[in-house]
Amino acid sequence: MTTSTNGKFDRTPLIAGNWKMNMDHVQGITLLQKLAWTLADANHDFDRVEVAVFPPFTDLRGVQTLVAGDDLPVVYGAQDLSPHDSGAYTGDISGQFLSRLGCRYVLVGHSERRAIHGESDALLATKVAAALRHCLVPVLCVGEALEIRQAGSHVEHTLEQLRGSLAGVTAEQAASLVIAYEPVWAIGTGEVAGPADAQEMCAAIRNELSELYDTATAARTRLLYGGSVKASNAAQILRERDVDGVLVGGASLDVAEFANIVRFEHHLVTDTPA
Ligand SMILES: O=C[C@H](O)COP(=O)(O)O
Repeated sequence: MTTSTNGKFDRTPLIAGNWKMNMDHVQGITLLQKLAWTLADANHDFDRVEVAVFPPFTDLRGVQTLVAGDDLPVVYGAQDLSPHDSGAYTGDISGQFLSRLGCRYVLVGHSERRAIHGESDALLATKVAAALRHCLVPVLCVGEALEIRQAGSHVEHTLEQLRGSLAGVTAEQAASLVIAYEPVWAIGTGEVAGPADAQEMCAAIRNELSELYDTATAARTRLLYGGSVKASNAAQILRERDVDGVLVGGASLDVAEFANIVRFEHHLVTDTPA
């Protein structure tokens, strides 16, 4: 994967589609095929802007077969993993299995896992470790609920989640991670944090990584924003200096919409007069 040279990013932008619990294995294949065709028709340069999808577990074998069979440049990941590698953990999925299915990424600590399944930072640290053990890149999700934002403690809260979930992670591992800032109040609500909000938190996360590790590590870690991202707002968010990509939920289920988010560079408006 080469680095984008558009003068704005020194980290390859990542546009990630989290399908959540949508798309069965047949629908998922159709969606992915259409996305690949749409982006191929648009001559999308996948080395310049990386595209990843996160289907439900039951779709992953079909996705693997399609991607390998048609040599698609799209990468994929799972939405969760077990902290354990094997054993009596009914219903859980091992990182080892995900690796065998060709997953590059795995979401860890999505706010829906934190809220609905009560996942703690301590548990998430063990999931991050499990992902790394199996050569999966964790996409670690952090972000605050509305009441925390209203109380003005969103940065402190989010950095605390970050520190807790990164326990035991080395500098080299941290540099390879993806961290997604997703304010809970902006997820699936149509409320989108402004570009300045996304930049504020991504800058704070990068600064925290510098403190926890070092500046060189922090400069390599990719930071995403997620929460009601659409084609109409993606380009403005992605202009921000510390925002290296977006994690898209609802809009990733619409091929044309998601393809337009992937092609955000074509929608960038420059402030510099010609
Ligand atoms: O993982 C994706 C996020 O939860 C954002 O979802 P959304 O784009 O539907 O708001």
